[in-house]
Order: sequence, then C-alpha cells, then structure tokens
Amino acid sequence: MVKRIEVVGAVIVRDGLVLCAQRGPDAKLPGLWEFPGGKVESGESPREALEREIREELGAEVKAGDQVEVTVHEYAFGEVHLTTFYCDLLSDTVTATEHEAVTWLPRSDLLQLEWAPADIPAVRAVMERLSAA
Ligand SMILES: Nc1nc2c([nH]c(=O)n2[C@H]2C[C@H](O)[C@@H](COP(=O)(O)OP(=O)(O)OP(=O)(O)O)O2)c(=O)[nH]1
Repeated sequence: MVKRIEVVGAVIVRDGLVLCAQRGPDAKLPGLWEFPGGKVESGESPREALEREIREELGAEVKAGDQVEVTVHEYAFGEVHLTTFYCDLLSDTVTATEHEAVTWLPRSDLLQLEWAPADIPAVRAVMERLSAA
C-alpha cells in the first residue's frame, strides 16, 4: 500500500511578492522549491499544523486563511496530499532555520524556480490570483 502523507503549505504574499522556500541538500526532494510547511500531526487541524510549522521553520506567526489547492502527488517515498492555504504574515520578518534559502518573488518569476512537483497546481493558482489583483 502506498504511504499517504498529509502536508500543508503556506502561500504568503506581501506587497505582491510570494514567499518561496528552498529545501536543503540533505532533505527529501533536495534543492527543490516549496511553500513552507510540513506534515500534519495527529490531533491537529491543517491550519493549526501550518501555523505551527511556520513558527518552527521561519520563526514567524501566520494566520492561515483560504485554501488555495489540494494536490496529490506520488513520489518514490509516498503519496503526498498537499493542501495549500493563503496565510497572513503577522510578524515583520521571517528567518529560515530549516530551509536552504527563502526568497520573495513576483508572480512573473515564480515559474523560473524548480518547484516540488506537487506544488505546480498551487503555483499556477497563485499566479492567476495575483494577475487578477
Ligand atoms: N512543506 C512542504 N512540503 C512539500 C511541499 N511540496 C511537496 O511535495 N512537499 C513534500 C516534501 C516532504 O516529503 C513532505 C513534507 O514533509 P516535511 O516538510 O516534514 O519534509 P521532511 O523532508 O522534513 O520530512 P521527513 O524527512 O521527516 O520525511 O511533502 C510543499 O510545498 N511544502
């Protein structure tokens, strides 16, 4: 049976720029870009999990809002169910403690990054939302 992995990712937009995070060289999917977040733990709602993960990974407070996308992608290590949420950033700064890098990009540059495959539908949805804004 395929291992099902519930993951949440934060789409944080500030001044029209989207926060993108790069996975480390020793992680699964090394060097690929993602929306910061991680696995949902038992007893947590997806939004609670996301707010916790952002506190842990970026030292920042966010409020998780509307859902962006749910995508399912089968990797060699399991089937990732990725739910992304638009998040309001309540802190002034973010500090990457677990990622290789974080960067803020305009919608026009997002597809220049090499994203984790599960993220592509969410990236496209965010691009559409920002072009309508
Ligand atoms: N956080 C996050 N993970 C993503 C995204 N897209 C995507 O495929 N993933 C995958 C990578 C990981 O396999 C899993 C998230 O787990 P994690 O953030 O706890 O990653 P990890 O590598 O530290 O996990 P592990 O070593 O404990 O297995 O989902 C995304 O946008 N954000």
